[in-house]
Amino acid sequence: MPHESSPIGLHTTMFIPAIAGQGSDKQRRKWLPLCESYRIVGTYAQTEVGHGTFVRGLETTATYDPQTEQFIINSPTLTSTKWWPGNLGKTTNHAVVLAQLYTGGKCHGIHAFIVQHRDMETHQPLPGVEVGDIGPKFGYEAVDNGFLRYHNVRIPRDNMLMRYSEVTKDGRYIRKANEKLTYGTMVFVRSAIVSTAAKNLGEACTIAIRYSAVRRQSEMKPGEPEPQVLDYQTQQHKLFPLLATSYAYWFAGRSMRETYLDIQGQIMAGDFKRLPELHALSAGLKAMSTWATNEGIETCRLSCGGHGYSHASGLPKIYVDATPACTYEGENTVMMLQTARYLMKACGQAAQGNELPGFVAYLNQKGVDRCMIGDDLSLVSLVSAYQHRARRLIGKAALQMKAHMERGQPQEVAWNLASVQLVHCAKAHVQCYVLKNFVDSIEQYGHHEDVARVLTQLCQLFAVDGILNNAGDFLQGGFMSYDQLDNMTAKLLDLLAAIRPNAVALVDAFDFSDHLLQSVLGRYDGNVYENMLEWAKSSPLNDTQVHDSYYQYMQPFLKEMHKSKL
Ligand SMILES: CCCCCCCCCCCCC/C=C/C(=O)SCCNC(=O)CCNC(=O)[C@H](O)C(C)(C)COP(=O)(O)OP(=O)(O)OC[C@H]1O[C@@H](n2cnc3c(N)ncnc32)[C@H](O)[C@@H]1OP(=O)(O)O
Ligand SMILES: Cc1cc2nc3c(=O)[nH]c(=O)nc-3n(C[C@H](O)[C@H](O)[C@H](O)COP(=O)(O)OP(=O)(O)OC[C@H]3O[C@@H](n4cnc5c(N)ncnc54)[C@H](O)[C@@H]3O)c2cc1C
Repeated sequence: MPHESSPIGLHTTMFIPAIAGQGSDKQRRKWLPLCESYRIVGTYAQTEVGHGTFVRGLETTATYDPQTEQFIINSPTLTSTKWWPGNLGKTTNHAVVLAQLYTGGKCHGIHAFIVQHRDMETHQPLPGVEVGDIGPKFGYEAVDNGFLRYHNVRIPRDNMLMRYSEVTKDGRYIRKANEKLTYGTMVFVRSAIVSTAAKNLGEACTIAIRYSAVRRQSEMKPGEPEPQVLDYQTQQHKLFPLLATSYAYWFAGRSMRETYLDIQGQIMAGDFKRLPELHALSAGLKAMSTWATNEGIETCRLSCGGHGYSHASGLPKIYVDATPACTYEGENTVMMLQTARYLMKACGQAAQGNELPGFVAYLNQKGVDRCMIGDDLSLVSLVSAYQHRARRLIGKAALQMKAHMERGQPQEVAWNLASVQLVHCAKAHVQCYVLKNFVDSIEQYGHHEDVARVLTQLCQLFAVDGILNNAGDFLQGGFMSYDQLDNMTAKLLDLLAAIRPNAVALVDAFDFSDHLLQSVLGRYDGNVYENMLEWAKSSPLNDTQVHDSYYQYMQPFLKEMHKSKL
């Protein structure tokens, strides 16, 4: 399958899933064979110049004409120009287009339509279509993100994806299921992004930890050989929590996929009960995994010193390809607010004594009000502490909302006035989910006692690092004492030392090939310096000893400067 940041990545990551998930059985039979044989190549065109997050505000229209049994697709304003869809600029010839559906003069909201935008023979834009590339970006240069304007382009009625809603030949609109199922493709991709984020962070950790084992620098003990920089406690403190995080989200990505397939199977069978749970979980995990990866890759780069800044490290490319995931498929803050929206509902349900489904059931439990984490850092006590933190923050955010409304603020304004706390409680909830899932995964994958021991150390490090980075949350209400918090620091340093002997093996376990990593610093054989020089020499600038520019610019400039100084 083409990589998501490739010239036809959107075809497999969104165009096909959109048709598979939202097309009727008849439409799936017609379109999927064309997609899978690449007789058509498509993208997913939702975002516009003026709107990305606010999907209900999209301006592109699809107006049904019962006379011709066609939809007229139109971009009525400049801000309705489709902007950002991957591979739209120069590569694809079709798109799943999200547009406001109008029939009989009434707007029925956002729906999905298959629209062709380039001629299948000449690849020229079709009549009524303006299409092109949006220009250079921060990175992701293999992807021709594009713009597209429709000027009353007509498509057959059957090109509206009609699994969950329908327009009959005479123009009647029929809603068959939850209108949010139109957003289903985004849920699919968000669910998949969690594993992609874990992979990207794992790649960066592999490069940084392997290089830190090769790089020797400075003098730890006078007169002794320069130590591996991986033996510096500060280097371990930079990298090992990130290694633990990549494992944590690796396991979270697996359980997210299992949950997605389970609930999507129920949805395809007509049972939509768990759709809100799936949306909230995928939105929260997508945001937290990509935020962690975004920050983690930069830390890995910085931990490699000057060579980390060279493209020889492979780290700049991993970063620029991974960082947009904090924005696409739902800007992360907006996604956390969606998770918070679900948590506020769950909190209200729990307060009424209703049993909660799935992972949020911990809100039904009173839990412990004093931290039980002892010297053994038992995983149960760590999970219990994270559940306490999330439960408390969710409750406080709900009370904050309630207080604003009791002061007369409408719900929407109260929501905005509490939104910083809402994001915070959603982060605590997702971190609690990731930790609990990590613990469960050790049960599932830690068959060998040594594997279980090392995975437990990583899980403890992930949890303790999270406590120290959010110490205020755990100290609040006297849950954790100052002595207990001091002990967390001591435990963290012990875990760094314990993980050190296995650090390289733990990144080797990802089994990323040198070809995939494209990194001189992260080579499996560790022959960094020899290959650094070879890499540098291969730069086109070194094809000649004296570059043409010297004769064209430098030499005349120097002569002029020389003359002027005489
Ligand atoms: C084959 C394997 C591939 C794997 C590859 C992995 C890597 C992938 C790389 C892909 C390459 C990147 C390509 C990028 C593509 C894109 O970026 S596509 C465009 C993405 N855009 C967005 O995500 C837009 C974000 N905005 C929204 O999702 C929505 O507008 C919103 C913010 C969630 C809605 O906000 P708002 O308008 O305020 O609310 P409402 O519209 O009223 O909806 C709220 C209610 O609806 C529920 N809900 C919202 N979204 C969903 C959903 N997706 N599913 C289910 N339910 C949803 C929400 O819970 C609310 O419900 P109630 O509380 O019951 O009202
Ligand atoms: C590399 C890349 C590839 C992309 N590929 C595609 C693609 O293939 N197809 C496609 O359709 N789109 C694609 N997109 C577009 C992407 O989906 C949008 O950029 C994304 O949904 C964010 O929307 P926006 O750009 O309008 O940001 P905005 O929503 O304008 O965000 C700006 C700021 O406003 C804040 N904000 C917005 N709404 C709220 C709110 N309700 N509450 C609190 N804060 C809020 C955000 O948190 C953010 O800080 C791509 C984008 C990128 C960068």
